[in-house]
Amino acid sequence: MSVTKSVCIMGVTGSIGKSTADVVLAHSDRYRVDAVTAHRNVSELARMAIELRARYAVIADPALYDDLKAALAGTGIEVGAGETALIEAAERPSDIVIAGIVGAAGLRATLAAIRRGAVIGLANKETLVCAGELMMEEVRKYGATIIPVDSEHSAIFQVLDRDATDKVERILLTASGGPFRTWSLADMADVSREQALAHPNWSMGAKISIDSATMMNKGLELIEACRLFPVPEPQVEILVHPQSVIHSMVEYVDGSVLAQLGTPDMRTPIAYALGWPERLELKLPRLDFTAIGQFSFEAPDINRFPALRLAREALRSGGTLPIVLNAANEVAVAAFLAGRIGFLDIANLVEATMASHADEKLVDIDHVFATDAVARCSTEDMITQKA
Ligand SMILES: NC(=O)C1=CN([C@@H]2O[C@H](COP(=O)(O)OP(=O)(O)OC[C@H]3O[C@@H](n4cnc5c(N)ncnc54)[C@H](OP(=O)(O)O)[C@@H]3O)[C@@H](O)[C@H]2O)C=CC1
Ligand SMILES: CC(=O)[C@@H](O)[C@H](O)COP(=O)(O)O
Ligand SMILES: [Mn+2]
Repeated sequence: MSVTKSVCIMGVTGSIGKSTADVVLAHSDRYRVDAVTAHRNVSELARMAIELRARYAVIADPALYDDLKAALAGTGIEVGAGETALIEAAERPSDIVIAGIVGAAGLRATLAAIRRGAVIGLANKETLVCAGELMMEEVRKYGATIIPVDSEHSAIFQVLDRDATDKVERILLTASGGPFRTWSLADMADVSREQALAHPNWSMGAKISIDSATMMNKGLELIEACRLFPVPEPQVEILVHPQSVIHSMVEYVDGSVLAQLGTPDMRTPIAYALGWPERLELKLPRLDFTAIGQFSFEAPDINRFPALRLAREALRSGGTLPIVLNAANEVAVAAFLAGRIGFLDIANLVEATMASHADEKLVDIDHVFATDAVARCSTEDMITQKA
């Protein structure tokens, strides 16, 4: 007989949040929702809190407290607002926290969950890029558990022999190549917001869709993989696989390669994290290998996709550069989405911000936030000067 587990869904109004809600609702006999959070989307947060029968709903923007209170009046759902309430949501004793906030904004809440020794289904890769080493130290100290939700890292987690990580020769991190995989740099210069948002295989939030188009997503995932798994950076290779069916592979010293495959649907890795160490049944379309016909593979092109080179450089620096890379990228992606800069400016701004920053040894979490803030200002200044 299975026991009912309680879930906290951070970023419930987003793409990961909604996929998590789908899985939880499909298994309402096994899961009940404790807390749900969003940034500014009050109406959707209220609707989902009611549908999920959540006990606590938090809006991160404190100015929207009264709106959320009004939207949930008479439901009995407790309401909170602001960063303190976001942290409180993560600190409540739910059995699993799904970290589905986008960007470094999710760091404090994820840390709060780690510090109460929670099981965390982690989608919010930017937190690991910014503060992964410190987070993993806290995970060990407080006995927390991180189950990766990012599809590639879920795949690696599923096929990695944790008792024999010294027998791993390579991790093959697969990449779709994004909507501009075959485009020249000249053609990429003029792409529109809509073209860049149109991922060939996955339906995702705006920020990660742009990251996939620049391939910064794979750069962030390279850093994420090195934070999560005890495999050195040179042994993590990026492999372009345009079908997005093989979600990543692990090669061992005997030449065996283990892979995890599935349809490109985030409900599968989310269900894996929610159910771990068991597996949940999901009634999704199964892979039809004869319809797929062929798998193909290509080497990544770091000249057309410089974000891959920048992420490796940041990771190799061993200090604060990954924080700078991430902060600059967040600011540049927002500027591209707002029509303030062109597509190729994104990686150029990340490179220029990294060049303006003296890499330092990372001291503590406050150092992460301070570095993040300085890098954001530098990138924003560069954008303003360019305009
Ligand atoms: N989408 C996907 O398939 C995948 C996503 N990921 C990762 O998961 C994370 C979420 O991605 P995705 O779901 O696509 O993103 P979305 O943009 O779709 O959703 C983001 C969620 O975070 C909330 N949010 C945004 N900013 C803040 C903030 N400052 N404070 C608190 N909450 C905030 C949003 O609230 P509101 O709606 O109110 O703005 C929303 O609920 C990212 O780190 C991404 O890289 C990883 C693998 C796959
Ligand atoms: C679904 C998921 O995990 C995304 O991170 C996905 O990997 C994006 O696709 P790319 O391979 O194009 O970055
Ligand atoms: Mn991914």
